[in-house]
Amino acid sequence: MGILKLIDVSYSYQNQYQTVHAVKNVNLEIEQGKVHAIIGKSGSGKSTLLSLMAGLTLPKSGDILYEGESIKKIRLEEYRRDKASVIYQTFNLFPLMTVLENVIFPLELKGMKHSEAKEIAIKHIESVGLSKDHCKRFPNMLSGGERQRVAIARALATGSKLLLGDEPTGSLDVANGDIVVKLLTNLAHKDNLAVVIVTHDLSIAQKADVVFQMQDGRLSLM
Ligand SMILES: Nc1ncnc2c1ncn2[C@@H]1O[C@H](COP(=O)(O)OP(=O)(O)OP(=O)(O)O)[C@@H](O)[C@H]1O
Repeated sequence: MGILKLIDVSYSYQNQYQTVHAVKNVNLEIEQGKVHAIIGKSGSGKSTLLSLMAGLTLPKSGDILYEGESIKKIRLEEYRRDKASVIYQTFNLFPLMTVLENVIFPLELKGMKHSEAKEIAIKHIESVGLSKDHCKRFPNMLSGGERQRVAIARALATGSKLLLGDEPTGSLDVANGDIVVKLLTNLAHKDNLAVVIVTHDLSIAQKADVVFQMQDGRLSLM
């Protein structure tokens, strides 16, 4: 059974002038141990679909099951904090916190003691190939690839088994993009995480285990 299952999920944006049907009757199963790529043109609904998987928005119709349970029944803050982690093209690190503080922050938010949070944070920072020296730096003292690795370490430290990337290599050059994709692939294949990557980049899709295409809000398996 997949860790995440979308059943006939639809989402639309509404304003006073129009309704945009961004995601239309999507059925999808995400499995641990695999990298899933979702490709599609700009405006096809990829980011909206990722927001739904991340629990940032709820479907207008249909349902999303996490380990068999509707996410409507799990408290959304708990789902976002413990179950699904998102990494973004722009990294979304806290600029006034050091690398270590960035990774510790969500753990302390969960109520973890500082000493325990620090130990877990260092373990994950090292697991993404950064050193103790990086821990003391602020995000603006890192390369783009290093910043994305910090974002991944922060996501991993929360213990979530589902890692969702919204164009995670979009701001990186080819070499750093490759490092990030290899890291995400290792996390799926070696650590049994479920990885989903939304991307324009067809070369990422070639490296994924499962590839879906989004076209005008509809999803199909490639
Ligand atoms: N807040 C919003 N209000 C109204 N319409 C929106 C909103 N956000 C997105 N849309 C529309 O929903 C559709 C899907 O957008 P979405 O951002 O999910 O596409 P995307 O495939 O991720 O695009 P991109 O690759 O450019 O990020 C588009 O038609 C877009 O204009």
